[in-house]
Amino acid sequence: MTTTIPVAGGAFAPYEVVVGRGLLKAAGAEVAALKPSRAFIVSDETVAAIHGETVRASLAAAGLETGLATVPAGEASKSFEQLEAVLDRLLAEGLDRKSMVVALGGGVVGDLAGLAAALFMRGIDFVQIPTTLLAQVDSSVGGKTAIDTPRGKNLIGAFHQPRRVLADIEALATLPVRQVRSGWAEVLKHGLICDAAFFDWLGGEGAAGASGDPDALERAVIRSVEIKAQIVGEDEKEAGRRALLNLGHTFGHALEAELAFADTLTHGEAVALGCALAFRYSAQQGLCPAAEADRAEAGIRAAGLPTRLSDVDHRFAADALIARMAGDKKAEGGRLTLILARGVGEAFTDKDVDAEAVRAFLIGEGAAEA
Ligand SMILES: NC(=O)c1ccc[n+]([C@@H]2O[C@H](COP(=O)([O-])OP(=O)(O)OC[C@H]3O[C@@H](n4cnc5c(N)ncnc54)[C@H](O)[C@@H]3O)[C@@H](O)[C@H]2O)c1
Ligand SMILES: O=C(O)C(=O)C[C@@H](O)[C@H](O)[C@H](O)COP(=O)(O)O
Ligand SMILES: [Zn+2]
Repeated sequence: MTTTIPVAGGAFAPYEVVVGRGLLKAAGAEVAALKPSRAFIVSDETVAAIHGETVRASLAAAGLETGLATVPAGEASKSFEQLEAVLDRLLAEGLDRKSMVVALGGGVVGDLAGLAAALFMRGIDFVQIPTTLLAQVDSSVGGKTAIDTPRGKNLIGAFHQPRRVLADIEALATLPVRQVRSGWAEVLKHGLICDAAFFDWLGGEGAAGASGDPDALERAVIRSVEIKAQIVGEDEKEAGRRALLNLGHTFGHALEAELAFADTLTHGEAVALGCALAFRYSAQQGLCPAAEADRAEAGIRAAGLPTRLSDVDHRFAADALIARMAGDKKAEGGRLTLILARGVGEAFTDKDVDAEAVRAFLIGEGAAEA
């Protein structure tokens, strides 16, 4: 059985996210229905070794001419170098404007292949086949594509919506537990933003999902995609409400950049810690009851995710983190923007954050002064 969630905005061509089992094997029929001239898979070396042949064979069985390009697994592949390599491969393969890029992998592959599709011949179609929990609940939906630079996370990119998303719960069976938890952080984030009952379910009956239980994972994926689809449908380019999906990310991206995107912290772990920081900062500023910050932290910690700077094997400097946060895409006219909360399920955007107050808060959290 599959669940189909529409992503309908008006600002872009609507598409559907299909969640279910056996979808890697069905990829050929799904992609062929979109009538591309051919389909070219972009994946990473790890995912290609595990799932590449299933998808390639399915595309070929559906009569599609196909091929496969891989990049090394990991965040470092969201780079100009790998973007150039993928684009060069698409050119060398002779893809045309009716060709379809098939992004098979986690958020790294989806962001990179999606950006390559946005740029190739000024934009060709792509399909997302997310194979990590994080990619199924978040990165495959909504059309944000990007690479990193040493100056910061996702600073070069484009909005380019996929034509279809195929989230196969069975693909998650091979995912290392650290990566399941990492995706769980973005699931928890959705509850923290706007669905307190979902957040409580994730820490109660649904908690088995954080250790890989497929039924709990499927429910978590479906609810997450429903939340994300509704928000991006209203606000594709983050003019307003979409910024809420960035809860935990202004802190989290600063932590990732300070660690030079090393796997000391995965993106999901950085978001988990960033969400805990955003809730504690909200409480410190009197915007949110301390008990709600404790509730958020307890839910995150129960899933085995970090909530304190001291959980990371690195001493962060407050000044460096503030400088990173000032370079965040949400900052306007030199003022920091943060997604804060009045309680679990009640996130809001503050566009006029006092950087000195955040600096003092970070020092209180254990960051070095400079
Ligand atoms: N575009 C968006 O809206 C959006 C949203 C959230 C995150 N992101 C981005 O997503 C990236 C993180 O994505 P991620 O957490 O999926 O990381 P990832 O893509 O690096 O995947 C994590 C690891 O899991 C491996 N893997 C993937 N699928 C597997 C499977 N089924 N079995 C075994 N191993 C598998 C990968 O090879 C990799 O080593 C970050 O760059 C983040 O910025 C983007
Ligand atoms: O889809 C969104 O919007 C998000 O903010 C989802 C985030 O989880 C994701 O990490 C996104 O890539 C961050 O976007 P950015 O604009 O801060 O780079
Ligand atoms: Zn994220």
